[in-house]
Amino acid sequence: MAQGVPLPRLIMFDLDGTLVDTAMEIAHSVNQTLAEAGFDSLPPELIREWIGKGTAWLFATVSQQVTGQDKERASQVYDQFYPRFLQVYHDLTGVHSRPYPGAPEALEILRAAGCQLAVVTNKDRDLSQRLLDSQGLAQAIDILVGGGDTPEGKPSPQPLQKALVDAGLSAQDALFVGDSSNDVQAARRAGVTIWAFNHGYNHGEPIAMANPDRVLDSFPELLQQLGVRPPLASPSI
Ligand SMILES: O=C(O)COP(=O)(O)O
Ligand SMILES: [Mg+2]
Repeated sequence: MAQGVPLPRLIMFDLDGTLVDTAMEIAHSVNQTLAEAGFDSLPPELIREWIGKGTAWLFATVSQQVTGQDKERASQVYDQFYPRFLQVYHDLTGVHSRPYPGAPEALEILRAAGCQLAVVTNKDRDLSQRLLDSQGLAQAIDILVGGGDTPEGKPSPQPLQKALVDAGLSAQDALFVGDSSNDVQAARRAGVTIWAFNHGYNHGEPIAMANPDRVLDSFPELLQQLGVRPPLASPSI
């Protein structure tokens, strides 16, 4: 997709690490749950690396970490405290997060330019909706595919395929914008072009290592690459 070509009819965005910086509130949710369970806190920068594969995977990884990779004990911790983690995470969703700079404006501009917009995330659907509402992003999004909406999450292509079906479009009409190797794999399998931000998490590795079609620095750069210019402010008289 070269700069200046017609806009994709559908732009799908990943959520955590792409539209919204949620690392702080996810770390708070994990550490509050661990404190209640009598474990020491984990470093936020470690928890950040576990974002992007869904809530269950995140807490399973936390359980393994705090039990020193003792499988049996980890599965006990998971079974005992996962429901409480979901509650804490729900209550903290939207509290310590913020959209990446320029994200709300870019969504409005792309919508005004005629694109359908989707969010395709592994985060549970109700948490995703709650996050989008809390960040003032929900009204810009036409389609939400969250964790649990398809039998498999990313890196399976299923969530992207569902968004395409919901939009009534095919892979060639769409662009996916994400932040992780999970997003790159899902897009490749769905036959969708994938651009990726380097402001996200990607499991602790530079996103360029996952070979997206383009690496983006910012939302203004996304608009520029799509050949969409922000409307000029009206001159003051
Ligand atoms: O891991 C999650 O819960 C969500 O991650 P994603 O929005 O990057 O898919
Ligand atoms: Mg992500």
